[in-house]
Amino acid sequence: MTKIIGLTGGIGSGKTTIANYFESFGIPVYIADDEARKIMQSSEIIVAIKNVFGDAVFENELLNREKLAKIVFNDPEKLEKLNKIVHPAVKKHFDQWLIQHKKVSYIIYEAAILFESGGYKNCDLIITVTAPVESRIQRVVERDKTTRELVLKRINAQWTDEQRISKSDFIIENTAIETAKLQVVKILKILKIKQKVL
Ligand SMILES: CC(C)(COP(=O)(O)OP(=O)(O)OC[C@H]1O[C@@H](n2cnc3c(N)ncnc32)[C@H](O)[C@@H]1O)[C@@H](O)C(=O)NCCC(=O)NCCS
Ligand SMILES: Nc1ncnc2c1ncn2[C@@H]1O[C@H](COP(=O)(O)OP(=O)(O)OP(=O)(O)O)[C@@H](O)[C@H]1O
Repeated sequence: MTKIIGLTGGIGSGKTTIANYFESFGIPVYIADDEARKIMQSSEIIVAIKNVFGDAVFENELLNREKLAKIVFNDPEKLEKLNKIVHPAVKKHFDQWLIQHKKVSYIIYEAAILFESGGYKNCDLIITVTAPVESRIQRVVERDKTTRELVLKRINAQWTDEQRISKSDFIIENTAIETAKLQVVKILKILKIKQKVL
């Protein structure tokens, strides 16, 4: 059976960067944020979002993610409602994706809110990526051209590093990327994952 490695960490910790590094060793990676974004373009999800949030979060029939983010990251109940629309659809899509990868020993499921969403229950082991909160804020402000305040709202909607660490099998501290990459190699060795020759 394919083993599922959950890869999590707060916003801006560097999960996707680390996931991409795992992928370079031949491990298939499912990036939940990216897949959710695609799934949210389906008519079924659009109708469900319209029913809850109204036309105000759409522009020319296209979802305005910035507007929706402003609403849900200021209101935990509304975020919960959005999660209830999106998460089951992502789970369904991931289950299909997993069937297509049933011949490999390990896959990586990368998600910021792995614990909060309950997704961790499907994982065989969990890796948490950490970085100091200030670095995370700086990284996201730069990457998304956003503000410190908006990043903090998302941080406040997520578990803390302490909570994630307490439920994880491995921790990757991503302060300097080269050191973080060494930790990936170490985990691959411990799990006896055959590395693809690069
Ligand atoms: C509110 C939305 C439209 C904002 O879109 P936007 O393009 O700005 O952000 P994106 O989806 O790329 O997420 C960026 C980061 O925000 C944080 N974040 C996203 N969703 C959530 C959430 N439900 N709870 C806490 N943090 C979240 C994560 O750190 C994530 O990596 C979007 O995040 C969303 O629909 N979220 C709810 C569904 C969800 O949980 N998706 C993520 C994986 S399943
Ligand atoms: N060790 C590092 N030092 C400096 N910058 C980094 C480091 N690791 C990642 N970054 C950069 O920080 C930003 C955030 O990284 P990444 O997108 O991998 O984080 P993430 O945890 O997946 O974020 P999100 O939760 O928003 O999806 C990116 O621009 C990335 O290039």
